[in-house]
Amino acid sequence: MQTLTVDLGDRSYPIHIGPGLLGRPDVWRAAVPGRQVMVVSNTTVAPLYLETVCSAFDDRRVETVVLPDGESFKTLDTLGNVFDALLRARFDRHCTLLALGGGVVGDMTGFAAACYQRGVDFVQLPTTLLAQVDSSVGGKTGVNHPLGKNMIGAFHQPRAVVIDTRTLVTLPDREFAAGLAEVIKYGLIRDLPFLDWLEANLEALLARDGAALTEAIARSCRCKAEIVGRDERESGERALLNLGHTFGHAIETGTGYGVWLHGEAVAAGTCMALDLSARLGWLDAAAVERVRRLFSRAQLPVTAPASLSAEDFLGLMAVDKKTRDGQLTLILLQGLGHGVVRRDVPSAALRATLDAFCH
Ligand SMILES: NC(=O)c1ccc[n+]([C@@H]2O[C@H](COP(=O)([O-])OP(=O)(O)OC[C@H]3O[C@@H](n4cnc5c(N)ncnc54)[C@H](O)[C@@H]3O)[C@@H](O)[C@H]2O)c1
Ligand SMILES: O=C(O)C(=O)C[C@@H](O)[C@H](O)[C@H](O)COP(=O)(O)O
Ligand SMILES: [Zn+2]
Repeated sequence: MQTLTVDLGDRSYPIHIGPGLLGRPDVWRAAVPGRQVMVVSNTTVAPLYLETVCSAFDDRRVETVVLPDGESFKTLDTLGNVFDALLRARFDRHCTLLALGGGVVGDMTGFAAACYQRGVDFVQLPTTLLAQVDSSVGGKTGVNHPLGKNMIGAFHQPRAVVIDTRTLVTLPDREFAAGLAEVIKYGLIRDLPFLDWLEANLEALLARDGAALTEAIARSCRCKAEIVGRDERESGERALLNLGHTFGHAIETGTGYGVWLHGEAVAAGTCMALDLSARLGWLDAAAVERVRRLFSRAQLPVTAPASLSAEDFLGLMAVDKKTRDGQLTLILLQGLGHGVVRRDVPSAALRATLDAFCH
């Protein structure tokens, strides 16, 4: 087992990584101090892992709430189920919520914890690759709105993140590939040696080799923890973690939540961000091709959906939390491994990228 730390002063918390950790409450029990525990999961994950988690707390009062599965249920409406369960159980402000599932369950449970009685503790128990390398760390929580992705939410840090790498055994291939998009992101924005490592170890990762997986997860979490530790609320550097997301969120919203997986939209969106970086003279064609090849090998899309026009993209991209006074903020690369946050992208260059990707 490895343990990393997200360093946020008196709100610092551990990230435990290892096989079988869901069944090892001795490792993470300290993050659940009170007597009242609400485990939030969904209809797919609950039959697989809920019993293991509940039995770890047989000395507490454990209640459960099982949400419908899917990005299309990441809504305020679904969140109501969690509040209903908490109130029906008469849980007080010393309760702890456990988020057992992928990023959708994690983002919703964290937001419920941020809101319930103005804020209670929660612990992340991520069971997808994407949640283990990204969404469970850093305290961004929330739900979607029909007009924009993650538009309603709060920053609320978990008390701990418990990554049981063995849960990835049951994850479908398409979901596993989606997680790789966020792993590759860390190499692109900050860590060129990690990108080299990913190229060399992609086959082992796709075969879900335990050692390769643990290395990829730990390296991703370390990168995210360092960035969050320096810029918790995205006033600067943290925006780098949004590489490909302004384009990607437009794809998710524009095609209907759940049609494209988040990681798939991020992969295509990253290809668009790299194309734009190349148009600005910051990236050569070989570098763009190198990344496209890696995404393709990882079974990820490198083109935009045929259903969205350049005009559609411009309208959808305007609804982005990085936008200020109507000015888009985009994450681009000035060389592989060197992400930059730019508010001054010429609209002609953006238009040229959109025209190149849209039909
Ligand atoms: N908060 C953040 O910082 C952050 C970061 C990245 C992504 N996100 C959000 O995360 C969400 C995407 O997360 P995701 O990719 O985990 O999707 P997801 O939560 O929808 O999970 C993907 C699918 O896998 C299933 N599943 C989960 N664990 C499983 C397992 N071990 N075995 C079998 N099936 C399993 C789920 O039920 C679901 O059907 C998006 O809403 C995205 O916006 C948030
Ligand atoms: O943690 C962050 O910061 C990220 O941007 C991570 C992203 O992978 C994630 O998809 C996040 O939810 C996007 O944030 P948003 O603020 O654009 O909704
Ligand atoms: Zn993301």
